[in-house]
Amino acid sequence: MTATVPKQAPKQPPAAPERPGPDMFDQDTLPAPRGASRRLLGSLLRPHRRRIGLAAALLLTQQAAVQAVPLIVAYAIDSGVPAVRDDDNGPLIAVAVAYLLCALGAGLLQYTFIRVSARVNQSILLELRGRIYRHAQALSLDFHDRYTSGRLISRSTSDVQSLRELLEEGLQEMLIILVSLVYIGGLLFYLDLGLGGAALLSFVPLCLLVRNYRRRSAQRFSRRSTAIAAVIVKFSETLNGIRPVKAFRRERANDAAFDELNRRHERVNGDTILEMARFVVLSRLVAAVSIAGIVLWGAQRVTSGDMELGALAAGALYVRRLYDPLDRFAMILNNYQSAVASLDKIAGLLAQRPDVPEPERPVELPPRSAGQPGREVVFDDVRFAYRTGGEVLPTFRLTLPAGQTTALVGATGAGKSTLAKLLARFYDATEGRVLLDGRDLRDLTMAELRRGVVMVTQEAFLFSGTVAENIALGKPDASREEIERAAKAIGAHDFIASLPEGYETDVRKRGGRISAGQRQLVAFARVLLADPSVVILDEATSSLDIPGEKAVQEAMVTVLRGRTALVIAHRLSTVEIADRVLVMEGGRIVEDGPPADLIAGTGRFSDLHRAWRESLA
Ligand SMILES: Nc1ncnc2c1ncn2[C@@H]1O[C@H](COP(=O)(O)OP(=O)(O)OP(=O)(O)O)[C@@H](O)[C@H]1O
Repeated sequence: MTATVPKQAPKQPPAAPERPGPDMFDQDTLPAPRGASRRLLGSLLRPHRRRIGLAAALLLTQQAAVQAVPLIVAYAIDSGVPAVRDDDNGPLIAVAVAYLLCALGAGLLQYTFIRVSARVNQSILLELRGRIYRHAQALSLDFHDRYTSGRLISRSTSDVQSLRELLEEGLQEMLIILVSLVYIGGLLFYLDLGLGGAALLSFVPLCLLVRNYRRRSAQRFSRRSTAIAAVIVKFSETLNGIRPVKAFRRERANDAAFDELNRRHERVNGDTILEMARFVVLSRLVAAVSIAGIVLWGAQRVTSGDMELGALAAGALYVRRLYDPLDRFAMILNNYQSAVASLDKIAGLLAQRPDVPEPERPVELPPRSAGQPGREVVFDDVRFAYRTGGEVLPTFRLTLPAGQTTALVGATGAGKSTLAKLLARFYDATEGRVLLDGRDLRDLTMAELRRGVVMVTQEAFLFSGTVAENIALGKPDASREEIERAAKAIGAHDFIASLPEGYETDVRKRGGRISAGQRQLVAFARVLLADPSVVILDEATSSLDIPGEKAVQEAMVTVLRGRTALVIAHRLSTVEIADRVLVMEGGRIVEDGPPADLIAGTGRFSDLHRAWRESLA
């Protein structure tokens, strides 16, 4: 028997784990390095450089055609009409043809621009959703313990949606406005220097207004995105826990909490709309005053012969066009602000690095000789504290010899699951090493580790798909024969065969059609097929060995045979089949030995065993 006595207190006690400060994961926006949002956007746009260049060229040409129209009108007034008086219709016909060409060209160019930019936008959104999903899966359990799944859903739905709105509507309009501003400004200067100067001057108060609006609305959009995330979090939490919600009649309390979150979102949303209304009214006022001033001043100059009438007409049309998009501009700025807030949140999420990273220089496990039962596991001076809690495992040493079945028992909160999760490398030890056949788990690739160690949790989660697919999870390339052989060995074949479509039956949401015991059997068949050298089993919480669970017990024996096994045992029958029992208390192993020895003794396990026996009587 390997010594598993808790290590003697070291001379220098290890530093106490840091006191957990306020958890950054309580915030909706996770910290990201400076410029992370910009780099994220750049990395999304870069692969589409050529298409974006083409879209920009199309837009520039299209706007040239659109903005040429007032010039054509000026030409018609100043040259076309006088020529008609002299019996020359040529210039006016040329005007009509040019007008038609401009209109047609602008339409065609706009259509092509929309097609090209839509393809770019779709690819960007596709890539972004994929990145969020892949990243969320890659992040370690420590992250998921703290950042709720509702927030992750919010990132990949409402935040991606606000980016979609910007890309599909806002950005296009914003570009059109910016390009048209440059064209119109240039044309106004070309028509008349004074007109151009006056129009430019009128933009000073507008720019100040825009700056002020951007500053004020940025905060509101961030708050709005946080508020909608809170609504989604509550929604998903309620639905994920719908059974306890019903069992404890939480519906009313949940309704009230949801109502409050929903109202908060409505209030924050209302604030952003009010801010926009304020901007629209003020900017229209500036625009109206500017247009009136410029037209009056221009009319005076036409009267005094300083300016042609056509130039004034074209100038007035251009100035109107200059201010026309102001209302839309507010909407676009809204889109923009909302998308920036969302992009910051997505960038914050993508900036998180997995706490359980892949090794830079991976090593391989030594080959397993035929018939070798499992692999040796060593917890080498391991110490562990959760990031958000105190120390759970004080420094300890433990060896699980290859092929041994070890039952882990102890009071709730003793640290049994934590020990198991360290072995499955869901977390890394704060100090020390966990070794598998002498190799540090941190030096194994995830693929190698999952081939070596498999953990079966209490939930025995089934994914949507068929029963066969669920069993094959342990070995994706398994043939139907292999799947059935595993199911037969586990004793699951009969119930699977009796399902409506046998192995092809869709288990639907969380295996709703399949009982808890049957789910366990499917999970065991999955492990048998995966054939790992080490199995960790978190037994379903049940202290009674009722006959209905006999099938599960037998299946368990099959799964554990020929492997190193660590079983968090809740059943007496499981402890009895173990080679060794470890009793845990406060993160330490306080008893260790073969079940018969411990039962015969006078320690904690013997008390526990007696209580078990009495409960079965
Ligand atoms: N993700 C976590 N973050 C912070 N603390 C945690 C986390 N998971 C568990 N703990 C704490 O670590 C301690 C040990 O928990 P653990 O789940 O390992 O106990 P256990 O012996 O498996 O209990 P049970 O039999 O009830 O499952 C407990 O005090 C628990 O509150």
